[in-house]
Amino acid sequence: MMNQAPVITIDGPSGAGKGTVSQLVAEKLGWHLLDSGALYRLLALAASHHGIETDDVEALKVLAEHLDIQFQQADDNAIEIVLEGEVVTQAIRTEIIGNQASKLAAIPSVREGLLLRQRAFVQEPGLVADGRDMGTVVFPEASIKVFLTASPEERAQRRLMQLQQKGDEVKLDELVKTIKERDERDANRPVAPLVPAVGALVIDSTDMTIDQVVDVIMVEAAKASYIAV
Ligand SMILES: Nc1ncnc2c1ncn2[C@@H]1O[C@H](COP(=O)(O)OP(=O)(O)O)[C@@H](O)[C@H]1O
Ligand SMILES: Nc1ccn([C@@H]2O[C@H](COP(=O)(O)OP(=O)(O)O)[C@@H](O)[C@H]2O)c(=O)n1
Repeated sequence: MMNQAPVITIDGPSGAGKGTVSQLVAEKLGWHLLDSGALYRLLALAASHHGIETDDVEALKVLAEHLDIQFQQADDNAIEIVLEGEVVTQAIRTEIIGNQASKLAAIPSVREGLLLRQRAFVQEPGLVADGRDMGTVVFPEASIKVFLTASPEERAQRRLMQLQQKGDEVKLDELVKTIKERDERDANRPVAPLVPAVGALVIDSTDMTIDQVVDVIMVEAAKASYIAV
């Protein structure tokens, strides 16, 4: 039985702005935040540390169930992600890890292994959950469901700028290609595919600013009587 605290789910493809928007909405409401993609990325990194291959489904399930991770508040208020005692906040953000995460995420037992851990994030006063299947599988009873998208070219452009700011050398055409491949894999896997949840508010952010997207969601939150702090 799901905890009673309200949940807002924000699902969508890579680079649509889910992480950015989820964080801003959670801050405005004073709610908790679940970055579910980080769990799949952490699993991918842990698997590579432990030399576990993508086809070793049993070992991956056990690893998913026992992942030793912490999300802790750093001095500047940012969230620091720790895997097996090591800070990996940046290390999990590469496109290689994102791609690997997407491969592991297609394995049903891996998804099952991470399910309860994700549901445990529901706590008062509420949770904003960012991912691919937040509204469809993990929190089907969520009160507000958003499907945030943008054109693949726009998403690749955003990712390019984000990676360049971190000093990563990447090419736009390669990013468009990997983003499309990842979309394809995420949308066509048999288990928890990337699709808008029934009743989800679909927001195409291709020509919207971050603030405009946040405002649309905050209007929905206000309609549900969730008050900004
Ligand atoms: N509506 C928007 N307009 C322009 N840039 C955006 C918008 N939404 C997000 N971004 C930027 O795009 C990049 C990817 O956003 P992110 O939140 O990481 O996407 P996701 O979590 O969906 O992969 C970030 O650098 C972010 O600042
Ligand atoms: N709820 C989720 C979240 C992520 N994922 C998988 O994990 C990968 C990385 O997720 P992410 O949200 O960190 O990726 P970006 O959208 O930031 O590129 C995705 O491509 C999905 O395959 C998933 O299957 N289900």
